Amino acid sequence: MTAAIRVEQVFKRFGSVHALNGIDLTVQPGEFFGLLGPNGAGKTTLISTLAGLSRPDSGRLAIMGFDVEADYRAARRQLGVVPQELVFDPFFSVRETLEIQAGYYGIDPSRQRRAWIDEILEHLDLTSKADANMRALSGGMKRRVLVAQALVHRPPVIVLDEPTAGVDVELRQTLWQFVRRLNEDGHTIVLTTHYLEEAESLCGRIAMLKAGRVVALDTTRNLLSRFSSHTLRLRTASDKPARLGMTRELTQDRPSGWWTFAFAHFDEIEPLLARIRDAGCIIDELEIGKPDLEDVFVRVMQEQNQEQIRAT
Ligand SMILES: Nc1ncnc2c1ncn2[C@@H]1O[C@H](COP(=O)(O)OP(=O)(O)OP(=O)(O)O)[C@@H](O)[C@H]1O
Repeated sequence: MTAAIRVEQVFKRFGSVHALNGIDLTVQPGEFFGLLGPNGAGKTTLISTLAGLSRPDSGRLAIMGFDVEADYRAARRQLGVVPQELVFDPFFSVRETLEIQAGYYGIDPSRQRRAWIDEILEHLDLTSKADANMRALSGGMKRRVLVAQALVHRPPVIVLDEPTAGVDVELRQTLWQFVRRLNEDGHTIVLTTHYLEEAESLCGRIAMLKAGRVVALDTTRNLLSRFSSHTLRLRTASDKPARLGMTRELTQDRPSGWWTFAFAHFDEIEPLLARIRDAGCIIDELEIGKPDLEDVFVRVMQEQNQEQIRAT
């Protein structure tokens, strides 16, 4: 099967900064793929090289089998990018902006094209703004237009670079509903975001980048079970758990009075609670937490920091 995105040994330096330091990545058609990493990890640089806006120093990139350099036009047609920065032409209306974008891709003005633009406008809740000038739109509305622009040529692969940065809750929900639908219709989606709960609920597979390298790559489910666990958190007024010698199981969150117990199976909870109860220790509050991607992210990044320290 032809990969939606194939990245092979891609290197890119800016002076002494290794923005991409040997990236290998394959995204299959139909995937909803997350690209995560701290600020400066190389996510936007990777997207720019995929879009042909920045040339790698070495390595190969292909979109739906088309080489980004050798077959630039064909590769670019396969890809819709929603950029991180709000770039727009202040002289045109929303509809004109989309018509012009369609023109860049050589799409004939036709009833079909107008129908698709109307559909995009509707799904992004932009219909009432179709004739408004771009200058007159709020930041969130402009971001919606950026999403619309990326979709105008019906690309099979859509890359969203932090599309929800500075966006209100309503647009986020509208946007994710629409992007989910595009994915269900067969579009490949690549998403970068700093909102890890969004990535967790949307992405089937995730790559984590740090300093231009892929430092974790797996299904979201595997990442969650490998690096994170369920937790039971409880708060007691006493320090009895420590005196009872349960500190191997329970870790104390000083000075809040909370204790945390990490477990893999729910049947591990009952015996622990029984021991606490038998010791006459009163639990004031109790909560159960699921494994979460933020936890995984922090762990992976900490491991990388430690490896870096060991290497120096
Ligand atoms: N045009 C450029 N000139 C010089 N350095 C650059 C340029 N573009 C990116 N860099 C550097 O390359 C590294 C990777 O930047 P990049 O923007 O790809 O990171 P990112 O993962 O997208 O970060 P963020 O989450 O902050 O958007 C950073 O150290 C950045 O300063």
